[in-house]
Amino acid sequence: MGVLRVDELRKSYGDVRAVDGMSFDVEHGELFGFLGPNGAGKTTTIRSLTGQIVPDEGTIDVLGTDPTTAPIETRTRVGILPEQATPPSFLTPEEYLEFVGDVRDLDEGAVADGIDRWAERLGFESKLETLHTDLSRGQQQKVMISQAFLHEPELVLIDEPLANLDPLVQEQVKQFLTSYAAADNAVFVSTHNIDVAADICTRVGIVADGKIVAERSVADETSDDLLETFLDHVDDANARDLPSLERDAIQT
Ligand SMILES: Nc1ncnc2c1ncn2[C@@H]1O[C@H](COP(=O)(O)OP(=O)(O)OP(=O)(O)O)[C@@H](O)[C@H]1O
Repeated sequence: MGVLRVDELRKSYGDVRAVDGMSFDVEHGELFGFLGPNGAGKTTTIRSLTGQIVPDEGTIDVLGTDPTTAPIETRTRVGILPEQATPPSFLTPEEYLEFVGDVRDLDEGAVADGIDRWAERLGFESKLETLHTDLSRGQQQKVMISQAFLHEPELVLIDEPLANLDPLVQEQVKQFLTSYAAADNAVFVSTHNIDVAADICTRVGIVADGKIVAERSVADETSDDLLETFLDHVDDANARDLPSLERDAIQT
């Protein structure tokens, strides 16, 4: 059985068709990249997968749950790192991760171990008792990554996983995501960044105008191959919205 299945999803905001016939599947062991420019419909799709938005049409299966009718069940099963999410300013990382463990009904000992493991893995041990309001954006991102994986979910949905992280931590997170997916889990990553997609994903769906317009298995593709495919399917105006690294590549 697939981990994630989306079929003919549609969602409009007034006259704007944000998602328009979106279909894809993700299986165990895959690190699936959802690659598209600004406004392509990525966030609207992710919000539908987590039950924050009710789509106008289409069906979604997330680990055998339907987020449209049973959003709490879906959110209990998956790990979620939403776009630009920050931990509550009035809590410390330790308090927040304990709270997340509580909400997810995890064993206290397992949560304490998980907090130590994650703080060590991402290097925020010395900040565990500092209020989030006094942490940098990158340190807050590390806490948000930790909360998404704390219950070791079979599927994790992540929006721009490497935002605000320094290059060393980016490498650690990339390696972790790769090995996590390879251990028969599934990771779904939404990103603008072609290099990130080419570097870590096993398969990439290119999103434009609210749907997947091309799919590539990344094993044999370089980021230049992926960029070429991307440009074949995304019009110039949209491609100009890419981060500077890819924009430079377009101009050469
Ligand atoms: N709440 C809203 N009300 C009206 N229009 C919206 C709303 N949310 C998104 N849209 C529009 O829907 C389209 C898809 O937006 P969405 O945020 O899903 O794209 P995205 O691929 O996540 O973009 P980005 O990479 O910039 O976050 C855009 O044209 C956007 O302006």
